[in-house]
Amino acid sequence: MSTTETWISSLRYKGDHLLLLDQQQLPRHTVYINVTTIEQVWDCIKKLQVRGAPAIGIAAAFGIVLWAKANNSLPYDEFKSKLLQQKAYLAGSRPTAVNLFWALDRVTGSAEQARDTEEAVQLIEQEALFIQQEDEETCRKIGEYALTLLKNGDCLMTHCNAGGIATSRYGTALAPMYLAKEKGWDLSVYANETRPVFQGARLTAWELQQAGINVTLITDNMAAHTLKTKNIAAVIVGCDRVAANGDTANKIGTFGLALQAKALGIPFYVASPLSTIDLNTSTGDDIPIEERPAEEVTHFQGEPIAPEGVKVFNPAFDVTPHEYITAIITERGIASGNYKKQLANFFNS
Ligand SMILES: CSC[C@H]1O[C@H](OP(=O)(O)O)[C@H](O)[C@@H]1O
Repeated sequence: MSTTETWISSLRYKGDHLLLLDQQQLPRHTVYINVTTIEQVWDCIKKLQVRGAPAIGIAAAFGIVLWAKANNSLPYDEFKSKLLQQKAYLAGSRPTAVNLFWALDRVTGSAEQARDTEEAVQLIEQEALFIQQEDEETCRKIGEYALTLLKNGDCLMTHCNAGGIATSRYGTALAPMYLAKEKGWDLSVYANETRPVFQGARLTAWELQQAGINVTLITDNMAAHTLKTKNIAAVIVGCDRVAANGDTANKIGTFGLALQAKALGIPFYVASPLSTIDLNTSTGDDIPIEERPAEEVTHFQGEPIAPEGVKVFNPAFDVTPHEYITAIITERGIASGNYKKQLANFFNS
């Protein structure tokens, strides 16, 4: 999306409230929820009304801002104690995307230098705004690095939604597609619908179509056949947590896609901001995988599509071992091969 075009932001901060894009109502309705409390932010994260690792972190950061402003008359010691309680509360909304914890650490940590409650509130608000602004530049840089791996005319595949509405703008996996459009390239994209919540069908296909980018929707079980027959240049996906060794948690179905790409000799790229890389998580085995309500699988638009009472396993993510990842594209550069060393170097550069 060029700077002259308007884009649909996932979160707009209005000082005393947030306007959060309700991603559960897309693509039929573009609705912004008027959010005034930290409890509402928790609820929106839990219900995937705001989703996508960076967007979750940004929403949580502003959830802390809303709480801090509403409690700006507390004595400072009480404010600091309750701030940590609110941090723990929001941290309980979803377990896998590390951006949630990274953003909460940043906004609460920013207040540690404050001398009183008023200054703490100002620092928290300033840090939340920094996080949102930085994320936009981060995503653009990821897009620029990703384009060094692609060429005009390439056909790509992506899974779930790692687009502009999953971040502050541009997205991660979709960033190269937006920047390619700006450059006048003709990239085409196969978007996997991504059951059970259909982020690919409802969000990625919608985002790319809105941007005038050549997108084709497929069901998840069509991916292997499409990879084999449609001259796919690369698969590029987002992520929710990259471990220190490069093992990557992303939307359920990503691991299978990586296996298929490996078997067919197609590059498999993960687009990851440093905010989604967690050097404190050693390997993919250490990443908590969220399990979500059975109704996401057994129902569609409120109607049952499975027998009542059937057992359901509904992991929201899976982990792709780093051996199946051709490269991890960050805002500091592209890592490939020795991920443990290269990812650590990005944090030191
Ligand atoms: C740019 S992060 C996008 C990442 O988050 C999604 O998960 P969810 O929709 O459950 O928040 C998915 O794993 C995407 O790749």
